[in-house]
Amino acid sequence: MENSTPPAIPSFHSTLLSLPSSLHNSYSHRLPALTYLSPLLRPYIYVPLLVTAYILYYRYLTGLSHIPGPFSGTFSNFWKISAAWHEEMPKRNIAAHRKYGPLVRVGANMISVDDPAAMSTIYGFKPIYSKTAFYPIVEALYKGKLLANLFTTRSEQYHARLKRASVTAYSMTALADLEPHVQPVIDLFLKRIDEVGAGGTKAFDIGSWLQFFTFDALGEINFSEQLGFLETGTDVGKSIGTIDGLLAYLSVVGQAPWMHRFLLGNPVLPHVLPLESSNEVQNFAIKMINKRKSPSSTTKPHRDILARLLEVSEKDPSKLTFEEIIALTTTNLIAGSDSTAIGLRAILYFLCRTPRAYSRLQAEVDGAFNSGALTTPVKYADGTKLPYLNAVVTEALRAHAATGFVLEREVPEGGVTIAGQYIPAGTIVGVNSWVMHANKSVYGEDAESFRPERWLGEENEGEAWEERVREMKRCNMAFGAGPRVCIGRNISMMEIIKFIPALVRMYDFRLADPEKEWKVLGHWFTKQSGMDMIFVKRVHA
Ligand code: HEM
Repeated sequence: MENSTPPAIPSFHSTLLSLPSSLHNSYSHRLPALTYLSPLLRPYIYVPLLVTAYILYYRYLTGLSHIPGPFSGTFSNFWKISAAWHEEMPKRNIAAHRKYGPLVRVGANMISVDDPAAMSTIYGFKPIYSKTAFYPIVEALYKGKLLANLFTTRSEQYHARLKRASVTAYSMTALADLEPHVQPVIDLFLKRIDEVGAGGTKAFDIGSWLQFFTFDALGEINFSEQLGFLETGTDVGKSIGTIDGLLAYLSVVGQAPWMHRFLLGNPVLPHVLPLESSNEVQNFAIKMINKRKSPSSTTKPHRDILARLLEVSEKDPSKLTFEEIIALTTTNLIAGSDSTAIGLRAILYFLCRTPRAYSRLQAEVDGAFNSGALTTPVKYADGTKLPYLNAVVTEALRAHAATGFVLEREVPEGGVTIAGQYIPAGTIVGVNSWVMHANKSVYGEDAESFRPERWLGEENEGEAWEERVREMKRCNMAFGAGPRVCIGRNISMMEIIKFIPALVRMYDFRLADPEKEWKVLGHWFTKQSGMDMIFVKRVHA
């Protein structure tokens, strides 16, 4: 009877030991050595050996062994992946610095920095520390090619060219043109929250409505159109859902960017999945641009961001291409909607939980309206003159920064010394805004509390205070720092400084459950949820 047992699959070491006889003969003098080594070639022996060698190599031989950190962070990216996966990056990053000091090795090749003196080194202009492989993960496909943009590009030359071509669209002059068009969106928001809150009798989730506001405002700012978020009270075209998904992916996969090639960055994937057509935010931007360029378009745009970008492109198409305009406007929607909504949520939440600050702001705003320093609609220029309002906004954006990760940069040739320790070229370094904003040497013992007064110098400290505020401003990373600082910061400050006094003047607001804390997503964007609030219209004499 024939033996029905399938032939055994030869193992790696048995293959080696059963080499053809010619080879066997010619290498026969080496065989005793191979036979001697054969136990080492068994997987249960060589796999642990390889793992141990890997750990020892990354832990001790990459020039970073002198930097302390959580055990898994000293040889792998596991610590970072776990912190992102559990949505706790800001919290764990602050705790790691409290435990290990100003430099923490959070990944095999990454150092998190908590040193005010290093700010101008890492985010300085000479030399520029370039962005890392984290950023291009959110580049979208257009006609089968990845579109780099201001936020994602790692090339300083390309960044400089793109910024030169687009910077006027975000300038203070542009802001003056945009301001009147943000006002109708603020008015609509103020009307809608009265309706949704049934005239102050019903609590509702203000967090979503604040993002509906920022999306509609960006619609006006970019495309001279409100997008219907406030009107319908819904996530139009699933834009918010698309951004949430994209940022969750970036947050986890970005901790070990090589994984991207095996996931959404796999070059085969666009051929089997509709990756490009399912990017709702980019689809929307393309629709708006095509509409503007169509000769039959009947819309009368104001001088919005798109108009300014098209002006540059029409004068000299080599300065700005059609694809680059798609990339810039899509990035504005992604980078500007969540971040501004996070800032507005922080302001309202902290005011509700700090009644002293809320009363003081309300008194300042009422006083300004009564004296004529503020009028309806609130002008941005007038709002910037109210000291307490500006302190509240700056403090809320500091106490709850919109980005929760280290803003990663790569150490250039020659390496660098930070906090007295040498860090070799090619290492990823950077500061997490949450970590810097919790730094007690800069912001004081109560760094983790919301206290607008820290910006006002009311403690009669004289010059010492001026020096301290200069340092607090220098270390304020709410909008990032250096050559890659947020290009939209003036736009969002204009929105916020017009929005908050109008809201404070028109409504008394409170958290539905004052004891309940909000929930913070510890990802790239630190989006908050669980903010049910009640808005009651105020009566003014
Ligand atoms: C309160 C609102 C905002 C906050 C807190 C914020 C925060 C930030 C931060 C921290 C960065 C630096 C990221 C890094 O270094 O890795 C950044 C960059 C950027 N932001 Fe904002 N942002 C806000 C609003 C906006 C708005 C309204 C827009 C567009 C209209 C915008 C567009 C951008 C762009 C394009 C970049 C990349 C800039 C570059 O690399 O040159 N942001 N933002």
